[in-house]
Amino acid sequence: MAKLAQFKDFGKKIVCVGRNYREHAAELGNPVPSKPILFLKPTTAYISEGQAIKIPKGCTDLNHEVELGVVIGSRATNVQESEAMKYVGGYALGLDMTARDWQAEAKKNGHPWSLAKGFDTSCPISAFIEKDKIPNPENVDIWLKVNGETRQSGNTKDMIFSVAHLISYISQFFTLEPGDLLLTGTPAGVSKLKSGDIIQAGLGDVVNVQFTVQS
Ligand SMILES: O=C(O)/C=C/C(=O)CC(=O)C(=O)O
Ligand SMILES: [Mg+2]
Repeated sequence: MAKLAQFKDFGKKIVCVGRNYREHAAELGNPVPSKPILFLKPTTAYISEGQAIKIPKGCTDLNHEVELGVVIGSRATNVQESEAMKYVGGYALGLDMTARDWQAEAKKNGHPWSLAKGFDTSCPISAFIEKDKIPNPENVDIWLKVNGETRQSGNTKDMIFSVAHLISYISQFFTLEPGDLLLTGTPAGVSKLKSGDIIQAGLGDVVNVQFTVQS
């Protein structure tokens, strides 16, 4: 395993998991998946604290999705689930910002979600979290507030597919590399944002972040 220090500048490809919490699948009227649903965001989607989330031009329904992010520590190709946690370099809190109106249109037409999920500023991210700060990623409180009001409050124990299963599954199809970010899906409570909203989000008492929404 490479040294952890190199992952403090994570920022490589972003692999996202959809519908990984039953209640979130239900709130959008979707069936519970029998295998992970995956999509990608470009690296240009990343922003860190101090940078604003920009509502993309023409989007009328920008939603927040708070998610546990897993930072990949070493190259993973076709790894067994029993070995998968060795490939975790650390963690981060991530927001999978979603243009829900564009996603709905794409779903209706059978088109990809790339614009709805991959626009600039669609991946606000916390600082890197050392692996030992989250000894059990399957039991972490995850929350998000908008203007001080709680909108999402969940726990990663409710994920349908575990971190180990996700790494193993994804690595059967494409290689995960050091610095890649895996966003593991959002719990229920996604909602519409407007310009000027202030988002606060956190993983238990390990990390919290704040981002402002701008038009
Ligand atoms: O299928 C939908 O309508 C929406 C799914 C998502 O946006 C999936 C996620 O990104 C998620 O569950 O975190
Ligand atoms: Mg998501």
